[in-house]
Amino acid sequence: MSEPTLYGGPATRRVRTRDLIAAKQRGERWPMLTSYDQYTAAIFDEAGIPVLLVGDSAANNVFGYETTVPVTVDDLLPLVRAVVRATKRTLVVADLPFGSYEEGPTQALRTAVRFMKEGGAHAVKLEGGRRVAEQIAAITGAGIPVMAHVGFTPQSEHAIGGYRVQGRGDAAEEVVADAHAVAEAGAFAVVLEMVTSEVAKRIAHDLAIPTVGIGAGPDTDAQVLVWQDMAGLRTGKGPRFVKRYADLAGALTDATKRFADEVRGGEFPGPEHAFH
Ligand SMILES: Nc1nc(=O)c2c([nH]1)NC[C@@H]1CN(c3ccc(C(=O)N[C@@H](CCC(=O)O)C(=O)O)cc3)CN21
Ligand SMILES: CC(C)C(=O)C(=O)O
Ligand SMILES: [Mg+2]
Repeated sequence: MSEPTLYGGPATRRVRTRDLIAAKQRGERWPMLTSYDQYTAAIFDEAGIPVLLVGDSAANNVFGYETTVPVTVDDLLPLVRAVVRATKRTLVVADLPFGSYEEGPTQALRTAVRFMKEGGAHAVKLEGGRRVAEQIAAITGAGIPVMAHVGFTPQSEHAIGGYRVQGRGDAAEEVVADAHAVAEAGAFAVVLEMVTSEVAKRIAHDLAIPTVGIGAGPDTDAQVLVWQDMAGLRTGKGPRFVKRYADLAGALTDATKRFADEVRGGEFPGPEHAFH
């Protein structure tokens, strides 16, 4: 019997990190989404998304902050638990929020252990390249898979100076060095955020581990989007790398207006919604 593909296999077990490495060797691309709650997690699991990220982008997309900086481990842990409980097949990655790993390998490992023990996560993710290589080595050394994240790293947006494409011109070598460093430190995959397609293609070719692009062009092994961007729940102009596959904001606005109108007009509840 041949190995099931990430998409087509029976839902008998969770996707594991080594399945993702094997997918890269087969040239099989895969989709990844964020999820922060049980209903979306169950839908994405059933729809065949092999990897879900409980992103620190919950700061923006759940809690309503302007940046990802304020969100805490205690904010994110219950969301991780919800996504894990609601899924059967998906590998669930927990994002380490700003301030929970920068102090060094000891702090990083302590935070990663919390997401594994208290959150039930299957892997963790953190931002940075060469500067967090020691943290990645400490976490993977303890048996916890790590997804890295280089290029534009939103937790550092104040240092980077806004939302800016990384790796143009001379800066290409910096992003490439970061990607190599996280792979050498033991990461099982690396997110490339807002880097040029040329740099992303080169890194995807260089590294044995899967690359997950967001605003990194068509040549990465996987693609990730924030689910509210993908499904059009977020209103307003988003980043250019987003493609909207639905208009959930429109659908929810229509449903809400009809509900409100029917309450005001006395049409809801009808006899079938009442008890006698
Ligand atoms: N809903 C949502 N989607 C995301 O992709 C996302 C979050 N939230 N929160 C955390 C970070 C922040 N990210 C962002 C946020 C904004 C831009 C943005 O506005 N980009 C512009 C400017 C690019 C430029 O000037 O170079 C763009 O047009 O893409 C990009 C990434 C990615 N992440
Ligand atoms: C966009 C992805 C990669 C992320 O880090 C997040 O959603 O927090
Ligand atoms: Mg994140």
